[in-house]
Amino acid sequence: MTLDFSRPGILPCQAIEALIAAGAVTSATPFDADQVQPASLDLRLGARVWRVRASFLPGDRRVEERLKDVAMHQIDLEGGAVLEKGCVYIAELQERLKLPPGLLARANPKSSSGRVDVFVRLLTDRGLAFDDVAEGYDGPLYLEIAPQTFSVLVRPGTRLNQLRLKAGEPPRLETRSVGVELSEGIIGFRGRRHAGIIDLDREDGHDPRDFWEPLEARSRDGRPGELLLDPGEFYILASMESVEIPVDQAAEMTPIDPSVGEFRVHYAGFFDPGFGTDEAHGAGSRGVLEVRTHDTPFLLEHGQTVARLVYEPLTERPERLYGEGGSHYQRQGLKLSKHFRVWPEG
Ligand SMILES: O=c1ccn([C@H]2C[C@H](O)[C@@H](COP(=O)(O)OP(=O)(O)OP(=O)(O)O)O2)c(=O)[nH]1
Repeated sequence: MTLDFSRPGILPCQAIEALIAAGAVTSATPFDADQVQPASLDLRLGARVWRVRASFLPGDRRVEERLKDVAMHQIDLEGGAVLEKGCVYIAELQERLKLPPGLLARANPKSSSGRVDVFVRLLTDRGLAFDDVAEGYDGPLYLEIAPQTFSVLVRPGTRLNQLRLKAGEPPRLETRSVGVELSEGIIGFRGRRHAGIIDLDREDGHDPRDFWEPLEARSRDGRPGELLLDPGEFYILASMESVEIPVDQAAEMTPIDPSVGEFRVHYAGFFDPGFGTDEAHGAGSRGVLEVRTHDTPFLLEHGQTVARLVYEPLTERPERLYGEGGSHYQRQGLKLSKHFRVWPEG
């Protein structure tokens, strides 16, 4: 395969695989079979993590140089280690980049990290912005990790974020508003304070009732539903509309502009090509929203716009669509992260 980056767009899985074969993306250990997703690459924690006093951007220095100013102590992840809620960590990642000219990248948390309120951002040497990888970047990758609601157990190889490789700056094809579903039954979950530890490599293994409080629909004066967001609490909600991403596009869910409300959908979420489409057996999928309000209580109404989906083109159709491999969220409704068993009926 020739690597041609003249057409702006997000690279599909076959192009990411070609980049790996060409040595533009390397790793300290062999890549996992399912690491390349339809239009993104999952990144894996290395063995070393530092507990830091404060988050930072490297500016004109390397991350390792900057770390010396803020590191409190180093943790070895071999055998597993708990990252405590309320603390900030910097981890080294196993993958390393040597991007050819014309290619840049952008990272975002995996949906599963967002759903358990683990705040993560990518750092690069001499990086001026979180999650952005400059064109032609040649160097290591690091991850800032700040668990907000739950403490989490991680190991070398745990995947918390993913990288989209981009030829140039893809145009924005469309922007769609996302409304919130608050109308009937269980409309959401609120994270319990002082819950136990979530093992981020254990799927379907945690009882959701130990970590989440279900929220029932509340209507007032015949109006369809509302929810009072408490400052500092973390909520999982669902979109009112079903979401569909064409097979040759991807989308990013961006937080709402603060003029519409002092709350935000917590993390910019990445939506894979084919998510919610008939072709990938996903028709009717909702978007799952991670929501918190900052300083003031905020009353949300059913259908209120809480986020926007920005659609971008791929350079070509991916050979695999979301849902064709072992995906967790195709056809989802209101869905907690893959670490939890299904919410019990009744
Ligand atoms: O805020 C978000 C972000 C993503 N998604 C959906 C769309 C996306 O295509 C799917 C999977 O996202 P991601 O690949 O980040 O999830 P994962 O944690 O890697 O799970 P999987 O193992 O299914 O890939 O979840 C949401 O509903 N909300």
